[in-house]
Amino acid sequence: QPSLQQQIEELRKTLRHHEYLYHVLDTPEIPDSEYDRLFHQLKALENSHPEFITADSPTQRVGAKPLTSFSQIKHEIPMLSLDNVFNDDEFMAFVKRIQDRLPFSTENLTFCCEPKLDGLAVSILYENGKLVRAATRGDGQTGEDITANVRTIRNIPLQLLTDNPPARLEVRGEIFMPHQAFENLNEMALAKGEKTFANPRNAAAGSLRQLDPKVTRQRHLMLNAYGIGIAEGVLLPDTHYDRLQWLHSMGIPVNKEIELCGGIEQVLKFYRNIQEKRPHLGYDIDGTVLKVNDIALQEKLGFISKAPRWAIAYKFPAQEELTV
Ligand SMILES: Cc1ccc(Cn2cc(C(N)=O)ccc2=O)c(C)c1
Repeated sequence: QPSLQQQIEELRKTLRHHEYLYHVLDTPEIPDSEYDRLFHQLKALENSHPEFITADSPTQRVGAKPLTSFSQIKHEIPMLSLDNVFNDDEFMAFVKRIQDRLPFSTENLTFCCEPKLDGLAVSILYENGKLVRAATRGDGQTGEDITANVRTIRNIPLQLLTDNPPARLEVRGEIFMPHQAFENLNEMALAKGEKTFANPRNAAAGSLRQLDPKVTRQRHLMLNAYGIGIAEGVLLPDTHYDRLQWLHSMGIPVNKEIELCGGIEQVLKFYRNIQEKRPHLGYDIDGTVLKVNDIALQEKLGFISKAPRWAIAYKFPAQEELTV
């Protein structure tokens, strides 16, 4: 007969596993009702033995009480913005700037190509695999502490799914509100005579700036990771794509459209392919992000003043104003 603590730990492990299958891999193996039953079984055990409750338990996503204000966080590694291009010629000029600085021909230079989600950039810090702090990008140097709100986002694990987590790992990504959640939110707001949001990006920003995490929790936000900041006590893979796969294997959600493109032609093909998919992705994007995949080359190429020389945001032409 397993001890009470073993029952609790076993339930937590099971719930984390199913959260990962459902929210990160989109391949649930049990019905929602079964997940709900297990969740309430854990809740009951913890309520009758509060001394066993830990912050990383799946039941601890919503903080106790609302905050009165947000404190500031200084980013140990600045969160920089990207330079933009708006047409093939400008993109080719970006590639030329890279070619001029690399000895070999960049015909077969590999790029990691990603959709550029239109949400809010955030930094999420895990210490020994546990989510300890989350912050907005802010001005790139300093952001707001939104830890309590980020903990309510269902596809963000409170604990990394690995037996030997890094001492410290900072995950960087975009928090966004899918179209369906946005439409439901505005419909509810209209019905309650409350203000509606102009677009999903504003709705996501407004939902993260809530002082009460219970409000944030109802907003169905999601994270897609796009990079790593601080990494201590771990040897990271030496390409950007492999780093994203590594994050994904530990339960961090990564966008499924991300692809490796060998050479410029494939990159431009990716850009047009995402542009075609754009109307039915189910979330807002405003272009693509194209990064030199090899980390050593990224470091060799460095940054121009504030933006990296090794990455570019290739944006779409401004969408005709959405008619609501
Ligand atoms: C009542 C209820 C419980 C859970 C969920 C969503 N969900 C499902 C699973 C699952 N099936 O493995 C895992 C985590 C999770 O968050 C919904 C929508 C409704």
